[in-house]
Amino acid sequence: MSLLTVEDLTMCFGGLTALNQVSFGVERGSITSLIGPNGAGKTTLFNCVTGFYRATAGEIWLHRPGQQGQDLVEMLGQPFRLGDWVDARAFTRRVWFKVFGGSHRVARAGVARTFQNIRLFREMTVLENLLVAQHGRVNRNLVAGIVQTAAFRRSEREALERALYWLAEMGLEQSANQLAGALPYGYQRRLEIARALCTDPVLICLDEPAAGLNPRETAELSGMMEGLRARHGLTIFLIEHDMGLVMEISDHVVVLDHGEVIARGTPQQVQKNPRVLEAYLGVEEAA
Ligand SMILES: Nc1ncnc2c1ncn2[C@@H]1O[C@H](COP(=O)(O)OP(=O)(O)OP(=O)(O)O)[C@@H](O)[C@H]1O
Repeated sequence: MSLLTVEDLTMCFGGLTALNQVSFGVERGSITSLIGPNGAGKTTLFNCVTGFYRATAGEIWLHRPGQQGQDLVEMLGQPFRLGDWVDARAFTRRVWFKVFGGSHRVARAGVARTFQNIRLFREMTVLENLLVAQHGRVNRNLVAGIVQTAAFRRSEREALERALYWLAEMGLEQSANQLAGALPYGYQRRLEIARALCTDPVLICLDEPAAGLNPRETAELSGMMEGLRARHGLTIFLIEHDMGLVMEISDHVVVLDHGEVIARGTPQQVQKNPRVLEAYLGVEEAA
């Protein structure tokens, strides 16, 4: 079963249908790329998967190994449905997610992301950026914090160790005490990935991670993504315009155009697909 399953996902902004009944799966341990021309709906899809947007219709399921599938759309808190009034369990879940739901639940379920436009805490150090990202998982008990209980100190120490671990994995250990905003652009991109990794995800969604990188930095990024998959068993879902990178590292490619999936398959398959060529290159007008 796929780690992530998107079923008939539709997202409307007023009269504009940005996504129209989009369905596909992201296999566990794969690198899956989402491509398509500008305005195809890629970022909108990411925003739905990561809980930033509540989809108008459709389902998004996360199937963690050894666990029951989790409905990521439901976690955001949905309007009541007819069945809720006859099923006490469904009613309770609906109310619970309405009160306590939100994108933080999607992150806790194991979905992390980076952004097309880097969104770091620029005035914090690199290390502080990674500690803040773990706010949801460290011990936040006020009394434990004041008294400095052993459990509180252990939780703080683990957060620091985790931050230092991912800094080293992303090759940023030398920059730990620098201000995030002062880092070179390529390092800021890496820091965004390290910050996402600190939340201990099973699925990491990277929105144009190679944007603005030079060819050497892009090659390093490609090696890092391969390493994350091979050494940490992570599943990577990325939006990318750099077709060289997409074709090199992807196991599976999903192509969107005008909010619809027009092709899916291996890089070789989508490369030859006439609908993909048409979407990217256009067709000659009939005389
Ligand atoms: N918050 C929003 N409100 C209204 N319309 C939106 C919103 N977000 C996206 N759209 C519209 O949805 C469509 C898809 O946009 P989206 O940003 O998802 O495309 P994209 O494929 O990520 O494009 P790009 O490659 O340029 O980043 C566009 O027509 C866009 O204008």
